[in-house]
Amino acid sequence: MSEHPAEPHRTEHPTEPHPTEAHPTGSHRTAPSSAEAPHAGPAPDEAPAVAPSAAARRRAVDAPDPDLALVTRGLTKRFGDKTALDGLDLDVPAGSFYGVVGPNGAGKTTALSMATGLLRPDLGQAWIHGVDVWAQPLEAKRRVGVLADGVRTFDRLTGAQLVTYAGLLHGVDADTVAARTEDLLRVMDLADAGRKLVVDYSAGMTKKISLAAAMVHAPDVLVLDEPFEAVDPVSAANIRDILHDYVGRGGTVIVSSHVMDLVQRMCSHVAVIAGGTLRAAGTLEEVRAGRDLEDRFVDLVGGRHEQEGLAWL
Ligand SMILES: Nc1ncnc2c1ncn2[C@@H]1O[C@H](COP(=O)(O)OP(=O)(O)OP(=O)(O)O)[C@@H](O)[C@H]1O
Repeated sequence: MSEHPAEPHRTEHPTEPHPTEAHPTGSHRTAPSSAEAPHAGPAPDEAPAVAPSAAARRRAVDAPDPDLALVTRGLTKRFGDKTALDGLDLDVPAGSFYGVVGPNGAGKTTALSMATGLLRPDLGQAWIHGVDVWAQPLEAKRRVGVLADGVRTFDRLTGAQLVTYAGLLHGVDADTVAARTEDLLRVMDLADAGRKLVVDYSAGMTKKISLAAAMVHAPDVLVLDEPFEAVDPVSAANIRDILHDYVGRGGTVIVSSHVMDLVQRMCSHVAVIAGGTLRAAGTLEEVRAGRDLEDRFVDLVGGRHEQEGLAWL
């Protein structure tokens, strides 16, 4: 993980070389050159929202250790004047249960979307097990399952059809997809609902079927944006068990959540993002620094109001 896990891990500017830019341990492969990696930056017809400096271009040199489940370097995104994410450097070890926490609007969804090929970065790169997410999208997508937040799904399919579709799209053979779909519907308590259209699902059911669709191709890494939001406690506990088993077998789970207690109980590692920058990252113990995660979180991100509340209420 980060060399300074318990310390606020600031990125002064996305174009500045970062101390953690030093390669992760292990062997290194040479990344494709920018000519071979046309998707590493903005599409040719898009004006870059942030002009890449020479320093930023120099960052795209070496691919990281493929034993790391997810690596990001300098991931940056601007929406107009708003810098949603500013130079995110993250190393997620394989086999970790990695929580990404931060206040509303911190940049978590932006970060996870860019790291998984859903949102094109203005600057920076991401690798899933050493595969460049934007230069080798098919290979990267084979290795990752994504539960995105707020992305519409094909809700005119039944639950079973949606999971089947996701499996076939990932190239899994039809018999295997059928068996896995049945398993997934059962463990998500959606066996009966599997014949209903997803458009008629509750928010929690939609979350669960989307999670099933993210898992059906048995990826090496699961990136789950708010997977427990709107999910009932029994289903959430079942899902946590499934995810823990998956990690126990060598898979990697990356979850964003606002629920500190959940992250504290569930995760081996945690990253705190606020205002588009990484404030701390490392093992849970390193980031907590002997304190309750919620207290540490408030210290790192600030935002508690000392002034009087709503006296008129
Ligand atoms: N498509 C977009 N257009 C404009 N601004 C955006 C867009 N997506 C995100 N933003 C802005 O970027 C910032 C980061 O948003 P993001 O959704 O990544 O935060 P988050 O940490 O996931 O928040 P939450 O916990 O509330 O889901 C916010 O200020 C948000 O308003």
